[in-house]
Amino acid sequence: MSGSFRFSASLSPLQSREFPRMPFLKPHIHVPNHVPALNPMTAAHSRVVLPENLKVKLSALPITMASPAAMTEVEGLDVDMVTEAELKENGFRSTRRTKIVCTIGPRTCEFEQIEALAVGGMNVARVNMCHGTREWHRDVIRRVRQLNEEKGFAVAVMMDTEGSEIHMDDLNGAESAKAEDGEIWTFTVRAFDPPSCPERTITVNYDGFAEDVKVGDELLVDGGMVRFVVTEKIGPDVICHCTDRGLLLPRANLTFWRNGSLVQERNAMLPTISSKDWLDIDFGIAEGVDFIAVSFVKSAEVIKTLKSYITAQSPESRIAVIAKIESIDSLENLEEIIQASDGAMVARGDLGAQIPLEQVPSVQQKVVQLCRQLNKPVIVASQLLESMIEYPIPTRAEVADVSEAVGQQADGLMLSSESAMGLYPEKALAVLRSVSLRIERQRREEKHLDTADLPIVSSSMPAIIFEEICNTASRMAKKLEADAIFVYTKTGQSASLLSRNRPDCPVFAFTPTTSIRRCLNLRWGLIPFRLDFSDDVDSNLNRTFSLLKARGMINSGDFIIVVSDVMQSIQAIKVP
Ligand SMILES: Nc1ncnc2c1ncn2[C@@H]1O[C@H](COP(=O)(O)OP(=O)(O)OP(=O)(O)O)[C@@H](O)[C@H]1O
Ligand SMILES: CC(=O)C(=O)O
Ligand SMILES: [K+]
Ligand SMILES: [Mg+2]
Repeated sequence: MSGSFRFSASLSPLQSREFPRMPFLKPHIHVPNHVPALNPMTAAHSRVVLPENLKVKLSALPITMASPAAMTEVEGLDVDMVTEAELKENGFRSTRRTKIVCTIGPRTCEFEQIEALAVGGMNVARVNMCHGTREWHRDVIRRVRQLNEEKGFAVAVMMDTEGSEIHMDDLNGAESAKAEDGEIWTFTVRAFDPPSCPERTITVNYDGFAEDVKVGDELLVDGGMVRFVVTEKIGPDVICHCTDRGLLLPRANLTFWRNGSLVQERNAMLPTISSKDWLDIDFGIAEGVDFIAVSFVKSAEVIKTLKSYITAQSPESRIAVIAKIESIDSLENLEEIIQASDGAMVARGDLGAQIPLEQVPSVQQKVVQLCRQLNKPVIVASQLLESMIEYPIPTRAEVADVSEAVGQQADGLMLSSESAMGLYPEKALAVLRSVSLRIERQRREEKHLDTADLPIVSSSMPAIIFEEICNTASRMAKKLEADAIFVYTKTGQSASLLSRNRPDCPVFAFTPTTSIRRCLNLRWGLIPFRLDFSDDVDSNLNRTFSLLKARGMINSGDFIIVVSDVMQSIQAIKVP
């Protein structure tokens, strides 16, 4: 192919009274005769031969409708060294698509330890307000921020609320306690000064506990990791007999069962967000966390309340609210809850304490699918690599479980105890990374037919049109075997719509806002960069190409599909 050519499709606004500015849904593309395989709408699945100076532009908006150019000086590109190294070494196609959330705990709270996790591929650091003091959490959050500032990482911070379910005390600072079969333990609502707590006595946080529980009830710690049966009640003390031995961990969740059913009674009346949680939320807002994960969500109302509270407290903040699916009540209102939230977490730990274990996998699958439909990021959490709390290699079953979540194309996988207090946090992270890469590659090699029928999620007509542009861009990238999609996004919305399509190639998301960059870091397949850009798509592209080329992250000849939410356009272009 010799010489250069360029063509673009210019569109005229549709003559519609309802949507006077609505552009053509189906842009007319003029394809020169001498480039037979170029038409992106008809290209076959085989690798197409692209001309040297390829540049195709499909624009949904007539050029005149674009907002006036607001040139901003490019200060440079915020990218971390891990992404940079990965892109240089492996090229675009093999970057990891599944994101990783690590719970930060005593084993990983120092700056060097957090840095080691970031280097190992942590995308989101989670702090769990069930444990530790606010000062402890503040230090962790600030270390993550410092790391981002110093090393260019985009590690987001997720604050997880305690919620007001029933749980045990913190074992006076002990890491754990062992309960053996046949032992007698006392669960009590009495308060003790730390040294005076008798042996085999556990304080329970919920005052109504001793009243609600009955002799003969089964008491499950952590969803059945340890089991007791209630043999006697003496005032505030509930005397129990251990029937299934195991390890008691600080603040472990407690549920009680009567005749094979979960007893909810007054427990169900506890608020989802307790007064302590509200203080933690104020703390999270003040510290500028990126996500607040709400424990034991039962209905969409609480999510709506929290979102309006955040907006009122901090109108500028973009804190995303994640609904943790772990309570039996949430299952009845799943769609409504996810719709109201900015994302969801399948919190399998507590979920498995509220529904029979054999139902947990199907709930996981359902939540993952629903989130994809509704365009919300979803995290699969708890016990992914539980044995790695103590051992340096996972079980085969754990690897299979992780593979399943990756195969379901969840946005993120989460480490809990494995990274918070386990012996091998970095090794556990490495396992998530390598299993993700392997399964993702396998899916691509098998050319998995993604049959997901994605309903429209946008509500206004212009937004719907742009959603279709993103869907088309993903499809084009797949059919034309593009090396990457570039998206220039001010709000992050178009990047999320592209991610939702789970395209074959990675999506480079350029956004001028650091907090949006961090939020996008939870989304499947997105590589977020912070970049100031203008409304001039061509000049953005040229600058991005030269910045990325200078750092060896892309090469001449790479084939890129470009989407911009400013111009609402698609371009197909070869890096010059
Ligand atoms: N900030 C912390 N300080 C001390 N220990 C922590 C901290 N965060 C986590 N841990 C330890 O790691 C374990 C696992 O953490 P994880 O966040 O999964 O908590 P969890 O108690 O299982 O509750 P949740 O249901 O909210 O996940 C905890 O049981 C606790 O022992
Ligand atoms: C993560 C969490 O809260 C759970 O699995 O219960
Ligand atoms: K929690
Ligand atoms: Mg939980």
